[in-house]
Amino acid sequence: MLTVQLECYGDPGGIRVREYQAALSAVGIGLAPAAGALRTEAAAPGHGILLFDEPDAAVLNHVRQSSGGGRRRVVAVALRRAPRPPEVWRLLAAGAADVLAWDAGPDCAARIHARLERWAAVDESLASAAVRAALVGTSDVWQQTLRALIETARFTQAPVLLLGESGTGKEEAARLIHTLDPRTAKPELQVLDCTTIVPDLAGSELFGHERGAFTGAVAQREGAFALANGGTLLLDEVGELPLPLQAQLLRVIQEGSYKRVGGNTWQQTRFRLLCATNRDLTALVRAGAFRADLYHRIASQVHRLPPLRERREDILPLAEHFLRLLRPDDPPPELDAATRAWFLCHDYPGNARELRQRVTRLLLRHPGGDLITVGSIPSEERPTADDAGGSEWPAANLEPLVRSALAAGIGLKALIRAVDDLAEQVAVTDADNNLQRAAQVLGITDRALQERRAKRRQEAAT
Ligand SMILES: Nc1ncnc2c1ncn2[C@@H]1O[C@H](COP(=O)(O)OP(=O)(O)OP(=O)(O)O)[C@@H](O)[C@H]1O
Repeated sequence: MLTVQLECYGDPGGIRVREYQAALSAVGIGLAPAAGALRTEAAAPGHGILLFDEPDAAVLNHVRQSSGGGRRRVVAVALRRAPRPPEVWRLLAAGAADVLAWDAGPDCAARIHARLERWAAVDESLASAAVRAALVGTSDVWQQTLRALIETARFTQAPVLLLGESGTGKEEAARLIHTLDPRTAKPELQVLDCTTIVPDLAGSELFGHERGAFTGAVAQREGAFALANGGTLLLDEVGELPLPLQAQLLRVIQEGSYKRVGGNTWQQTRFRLLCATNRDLTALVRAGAFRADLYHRIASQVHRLPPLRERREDILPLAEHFLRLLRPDDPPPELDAATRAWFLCHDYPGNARELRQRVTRLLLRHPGGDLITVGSIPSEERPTADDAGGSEWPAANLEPLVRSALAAGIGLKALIRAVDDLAEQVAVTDADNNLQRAAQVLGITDRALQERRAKRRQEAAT
């Protein structure tokens, strides 16, 4: 039984609500007590169903709050009539994960169930050790990226194109897709780095060769497509693939058939194709440097891995992850407050890889003990006194978040409140719930912090 929160918006009447509840429970959807009015605990874990009459501004606002910035999934179900396309787009933009019409057919409850069941499976993977250890990050944008990757890995076999700047985790994401792929007895992920393909040997490397196919071919050899049979092939840096080779790949990607170099018989292979690149492939297609037909074959599903500067909340969790990874035997040392601030005051054009290198350099200079202090920061990387003022950083750091919030229709008041709440939450969590320390970091008195928290509790209770 899947349990979700059912919220009604509008006035469907008690009898009808009971009717909906019965229909949902008949398909295996149990209902947790509704979250109640428009409050932020709607962002609590667990997904929700929102029944509404008309998709008016109040409903849109409710969807926005209820979806908690994408942390919670809400199926918006229209009771009176199927919403028109512009209304559907508005509901989606506000954060609804799906929009259905109750009266569109008798199967609406079953459709809701199918949707929820899939989300439950995605949630399960999201919380699994395999995912948490591979791709670290707690920001909303990263969690959404992970959910989409997991859904692709577990429920489809279509080719995947992974886009993102260097160091954003494309190869790691490809490994995760392979790990979560439900096929049993798969061979290891085959990775082919397209920047290192030597044109003369490319055919052999990809398709294999027959004995005697060319000088030096003393034995038959399997290529990457054969080795990936039953599993996954990653073409890394696919944007670097020379044009003649692109043409040769079309058939094997489309039909799974190919000939070894020097061979006459068609071989068959079945693999899932993953491609990764930090280039703008559509621009390459326009410039004639990448075949449009190949692009459409490899890009059935496109996932973009966001750069670290768009998910700055992930900087410290990632730094701590790399500390654990690089010091697997010992309990990893912690970072003192100034070193944490140093990690945060940087834009990371090299993304997670650059962050990992920073952590490595710190550890090299760390003399031992359970706390890493600023003395371990290499002198050429230390902020200057001017940087330390930090007058520039807030605007630069917040800009992408503010932009996406405004685009989602979140007004200034809600935005300020969200930042305010988040700052408090981060400070309290980072201080291990020590309110005195948290207040210090926030630059307010203990008493002010206590009063704020009491006020929030009171608001939540009303
Ligand atoms: N979210 C993450 N959590 C943990 N480690 C990560 C994460 N993202 C990247 N890494 C680590 O950062 C490094 C770079 O990642 P990866 O090689 O996957 O990036 P990439 O996008 O494929 O880079 P490139 O385009 O340069 O090949 C690796 O050590 C990887 O394990």
